[in-house]
Order: sequence, then C-alpha cells, then structure tokens
Amino acid sequence: MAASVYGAETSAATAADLERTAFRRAEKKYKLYKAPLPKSRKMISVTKSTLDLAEVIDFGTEINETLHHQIGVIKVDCPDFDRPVFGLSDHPGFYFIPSALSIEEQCHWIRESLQSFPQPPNRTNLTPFYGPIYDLFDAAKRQEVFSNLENPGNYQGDSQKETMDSCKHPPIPATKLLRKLRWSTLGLQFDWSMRNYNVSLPHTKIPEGLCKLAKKMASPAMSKGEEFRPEAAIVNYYGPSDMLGGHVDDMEADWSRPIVSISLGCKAIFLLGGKTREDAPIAMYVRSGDIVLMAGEARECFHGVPRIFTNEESAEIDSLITQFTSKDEKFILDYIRNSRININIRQVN
Ligand SMILES: O=C(O)CCC(=O)C(=O)O
Ligand SMILES: [Fe+2]
Repeated sequence: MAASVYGAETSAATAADLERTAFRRAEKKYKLYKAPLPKSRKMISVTKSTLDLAEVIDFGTEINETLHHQIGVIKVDCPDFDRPVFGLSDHPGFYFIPSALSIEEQCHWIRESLQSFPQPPNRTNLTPFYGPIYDLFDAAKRQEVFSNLENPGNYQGDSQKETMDSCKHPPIPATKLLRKLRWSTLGLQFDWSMRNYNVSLPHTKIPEGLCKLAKKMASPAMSKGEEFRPEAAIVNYYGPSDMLGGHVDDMEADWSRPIVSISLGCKAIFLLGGKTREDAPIAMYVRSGDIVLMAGEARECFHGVPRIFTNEESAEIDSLITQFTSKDEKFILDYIRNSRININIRQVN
C-alpha cells in the first residue's frame, strides 16, 4: 500500500526512472501544476493549457460509445444487484458502479468522514506528530486553537519539567490541522512505519452502517454464497492540488476479496494501470456517489488519483451542495466545495 500521499514510495526506482514509465506519464498528463503568482512568491495551482481529457472514460452520463468500445468497457451482468455495473475487458476483477449512493447517503458519509472517522482511537496522518486529537472538525468549525497537543517526536522518556514542556506543541489553530488531514484509518489500524496491520493498536470495529453498505456493494465482485468481511478502511481527504501516486495495495491476505472504494465530493480522475508501471493506465472520472471495486487480478494493478476538479463547473457537486444549507453545516459545505473524500474498505484476513 504506499503511495506518495502517504509519504512513502513502494518502488526503489529513482525519480528519473519513474518519469519514464507509462503510469508516470499519465500522472503528469492530468495533474495540476504549481506556478508562481505574478509579482508574488506565492505558488498557485494551474491547469496545463493543453489538458486533454478526450481519453478519460465517463461511466456516468456522457457515454462515449467509440471510446468505450476502444477501451473495452463491458456491462457486467449481476442478476441480484439493483444497479448497473461496468467492467473492463482487459481488467478482470475491476468493477465500476456509477451513482451507487443516493445524495442523502453521500451527505451522511461526508459528515461521518469529517466528524467521526478521525476520532481516536482511529489514527490519522496527524497522529505521529500531534498524538490523539479529539473533535478536530468541530474545533475547526468553532475556530478554536489547540494549545495542549503532544509532540511525540520530542518525547525523551524523562519526567523533568523542561522535557514535559518540550513534549507539547505551541498553540495551533484547528483549521490549520484540518487542512493537513490527509487520511484516517478505521477498524484494524494500519501501521505505516511497519507497513502492516497492527492488531495490537487500539481500534474499534468498522461502523455498522458502513459495514452493511460495503457488503452490499461488494457483491458484484464476490463468488456466490460468499460474504465480504469489512475489517479495515482508509479514508483519504484530498484538497485541490492533492494527488495519490500510483501504488498497489498489497497488505491484505486474500486478494480475491475486493477493495470497496467510495468517492465523495469533487470529481476526480482515477487511473487504473497494469501489473507494472510500464503498462499505460486507463483514465476514468470518479464522481461523488460512485463506487469502484478492485478484486482478483485488478488488485495487482497500479492505480492512483492524479487530479481533483475543485472548480465549480467541473466538480459536479451541485446537487450535493444544496443539501448543506443550514447555518450549522456551512463549514461542511465550505470544506466539500474544495475537497474529495474517498473511503476504501478492505477485508484484511
Ligand atoms: O482515492 C481513491 O479513489 C483511491 C484510494 C486508494 O487507492 C487507496 O487509498 O489505496
Ligand atoms: Fe489504493
């Protein structure tokens, strides 16, 4: 599992080698670039003026028959499943379920992803630097400042006063920490330093509602009579210029079991490659409410997210936005206008 968003690269290849791979070339084609703001030292995100989206598959509304035919999009026959499901002829084990979630379900999982999922004992990318942080989202909404957060990196194991003080961070606004939130983990906790699931880390079960949803949505990728067992999930939070580099999720025991991956918020481009970075990936749009399943052979394939569309015309979140109208939810609205959230659920054992 390891990708640039998590701060570690799986492969030992050098940056120059990566530039040469087909996967890297596709990432460069779609990513957002940073450029200096005129007459300032600030950097802003800019889209390449030549951004070419002609080869991005759309499983949603605008089906391009010619492109679908070229790439090998197939309609998967799932008699017991109540939604259309698509696959790719060259990628057995990959499934795309467009608009799998209702608007109400999307809102519910956005609220949960922001308010509940980062709560301890669940770990986040901030935990190693600040220790457990409670009520991050509500504190940010109330413009609070955290003045007592741990600094585990400075801890010397000494109980003297000076050492205790250096174990604390200087006051830090909750909004600043919320902007730095990149992932949280649910259920069995993944230990990024050991690169495995650490069953001894305190954890709670995957919430019942998410479990039920994942089991239902996993069914197109399951053999008859088998049931998916959700044991862990990673919640990714993407801001406008964030991306997730190409990677393979390889820390779960049984790769015949799917990863159930839910998109929420702004539209993005998802790249599905082959078993090496040399294979040219297929690009597709993922919108709020879409679900991707990767099982079997598709689990061995490199994948990543090079681009999030946060500008109003391309984000495609108009109907979502109309749901967060109360004064109390203005903060969620402001967050999701510029963000994408992905919840991916896994069976570990
Ligand atoms: O954000 C996504 O759609 C993909 C996330 C992913 O691949 C991962 O967390 O391993
Ligand atoms: Fe992944």
